[in-house]
Amino acid sequence: MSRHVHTRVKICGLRDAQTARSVAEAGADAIGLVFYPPSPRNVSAEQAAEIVAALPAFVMSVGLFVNESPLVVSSVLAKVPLDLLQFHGDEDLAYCSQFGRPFIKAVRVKPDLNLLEYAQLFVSPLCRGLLLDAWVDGVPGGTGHSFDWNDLPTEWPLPLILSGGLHPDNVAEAIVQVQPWAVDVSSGVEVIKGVKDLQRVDAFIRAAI
Ligand SMILES: O=C(O)c1ccccc1NCC(=O)[C@H](O)[C@H](O)COP(=O)(O)O
Repeated sequence: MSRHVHTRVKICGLRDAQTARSVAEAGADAIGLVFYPPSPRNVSAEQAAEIVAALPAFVMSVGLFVNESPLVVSSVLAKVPLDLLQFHGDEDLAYCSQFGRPFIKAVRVKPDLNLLEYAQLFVSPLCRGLLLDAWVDGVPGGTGHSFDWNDLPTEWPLPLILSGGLHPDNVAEAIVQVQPWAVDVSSGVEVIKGVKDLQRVDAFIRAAI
């Protein structure tokens, strides 16, 4: 996609409705809800439904899953009106498309992986973006680790979402260098894992726009 004037911001891993509303008021375009039990940011469908109900119009709710059973994903979808799904594991296009919902696909950047070939595999009507994250052995995401932004392709077949170790002091530089459609952050706006710091959220969004 060509250069755009406003880089969208997703704040990932929210766990309560009040924080979600504050994050929306700070200017976030999307919030992420983690349905991955080993994560300190994991939420139940009941918690997620409360959070989504607190969001104002035009702030998207994104539900994140990692190699989850389709039955579990469907059961969350029946209880929570999510706008977008995020698949953060080894899911293929057929898996991601089976729910008939728009989704983004995450990929963790490794030196031996051809990112453009990977992106091409997901070009399809329901896939709305490719999220790049850092590779950390044994932890699928939300690690606070970044990866080398040098030598990334400059043209992508899908809207590009940059994540991995972003924080208020590096996000502006990341945007200039990578020119993503959107940025996504979790650890970089937290005080401790799973607890967002609203001052850092505010600083991140101001630096990103
Ligand atoms: O946030 C988590 O705990 C998580 C766990 C398992 C898979 C993905 C997870 N988060 C996905 C995100 O979209 C994060 O924002 C992304 O990984 C960047 O995280 P961070 O480096 O902490 O900003």
